[in-house]
Amino acid sequence: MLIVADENIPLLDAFFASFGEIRRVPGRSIDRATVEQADVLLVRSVTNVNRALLEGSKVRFVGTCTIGTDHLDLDYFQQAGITWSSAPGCNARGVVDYVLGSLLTLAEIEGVDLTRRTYGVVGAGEVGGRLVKVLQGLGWKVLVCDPPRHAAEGGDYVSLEQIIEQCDVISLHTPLTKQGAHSTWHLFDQKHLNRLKPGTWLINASRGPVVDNSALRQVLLQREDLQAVLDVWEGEPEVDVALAELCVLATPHIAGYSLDGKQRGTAQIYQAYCDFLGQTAEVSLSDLLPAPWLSEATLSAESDPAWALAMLCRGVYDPRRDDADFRRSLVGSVSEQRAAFDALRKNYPSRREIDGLKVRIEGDSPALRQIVAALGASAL
Ligand SMILES: NC(=O)C1=CN([C@@H]2O[C@H](COP(=O)(O)OP(=O)(O)OC[C@H]3O[C@@H](n4cnc5c(N)ncnc54)[C@H](O)[C@@H]3O)[C@@H](O)[C@H]2O)C=CC1
Ligand SMILES: O=C(O)C(=O)[C@H](O)COP(=O)(O)O
Repeated sequence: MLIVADENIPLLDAFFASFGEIRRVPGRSIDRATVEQADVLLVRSVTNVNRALLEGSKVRFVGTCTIGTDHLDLDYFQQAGITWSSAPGCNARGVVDYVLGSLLTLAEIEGVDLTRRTYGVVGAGEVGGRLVKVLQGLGWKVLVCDPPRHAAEGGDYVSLEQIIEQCDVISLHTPLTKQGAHSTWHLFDQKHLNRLKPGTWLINASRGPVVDNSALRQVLLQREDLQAVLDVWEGEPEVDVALAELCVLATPHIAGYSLDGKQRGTAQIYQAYCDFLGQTAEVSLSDLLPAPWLSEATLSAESDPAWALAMLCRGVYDPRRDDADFRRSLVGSVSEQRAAFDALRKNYPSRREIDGLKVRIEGDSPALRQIVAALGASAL
């Protein structure tokens, strides 16, 4: 049996070697010839998997070790009888940690008290839902916009207009969809961007085209009050360099790149493949994930809560390093920049998740206990 797999999927041997031969290929080079003889195709977000790629091949199972599915033609899979799986929620925590790190950076630059801002989360699924929980746990005011969930479940959701009118910080966590009543392609277009409240911070770690990048560049040039954080880009790996230069933080689609999240993605696809085969899963991620570099921290009850929040988050992950690495790569020809975008992602340093931290508070501090609980860290 032949498994063709994106070379950037971690733990391929540990999870898949027992099923057959694994052929590793750069994700952007996977083409018809590569997959023709494959039984199983394992991809990441950079490979478009559709009729043009698969028709005539032997592939019967497609797994994407990612949350997003906008690179898969699911209608074609259904027509062709191809079983598929994504890895829902696998790296959601990494994205939450990225947003927290971005907020800390923005607060430092602007001299703003994060507890006094109103947060708008657009898309309250695996990522947005976790983010809402953390922000609310910190006691911060959060408005949530998720029209599909509102239509299906009712509940305490607001409209996009309310988010734009009332929020100081807007974080986008929708899938990229181009059709239907709730399409997200250019959800933030020129019109919406122009209407952002003075001083709004806009964070996009969903998919590039959820924000009209060219409109955002123009709006940022006209409105110095706005601040943008972009992890995802229209047309990536090619990036609008002028837009990146206008962002407070600019990163090469790494928001979800925690080691835990990446390895969890492979583990979820392994489980889905075992289900497809009707086999019991025998390999367990908990036996494979290494211990985190920073696993325990001790805080004095006298610590200032804002300082403690920043230290706990930044001790595990600080997006400023990713921003600096990315900015250094935005030189040379377009093809060099595209290659650098992919190289930064391929060689991404090991990073863990904040909720893996164990925190001891020496003495009693309800404010610190609240922060530790909100971050999802365990109390020692
Ligand atoms: N930058 C990165 O590294 C990563 C980016 N992502 C992106 O984040 C997206 C969100 O991920 P999840 O939360 O796991 O997806 P999810 O599918 O669990 O949740 C998405 C939510 O967005 C809502 N939604 C759909 N259309 C909407 C609209 N027009 N307005 C407001 N809400 C809308 C859905 O109802 C759903 O609740 C993924 O689709 C993926 O594209 C995911 C992981 C890592
Ligand atoms: O899981 C998702 O969805 C993401 O956006 C991943 O972070 C994408 O990572 P790659 O598949 O592009 O390595």
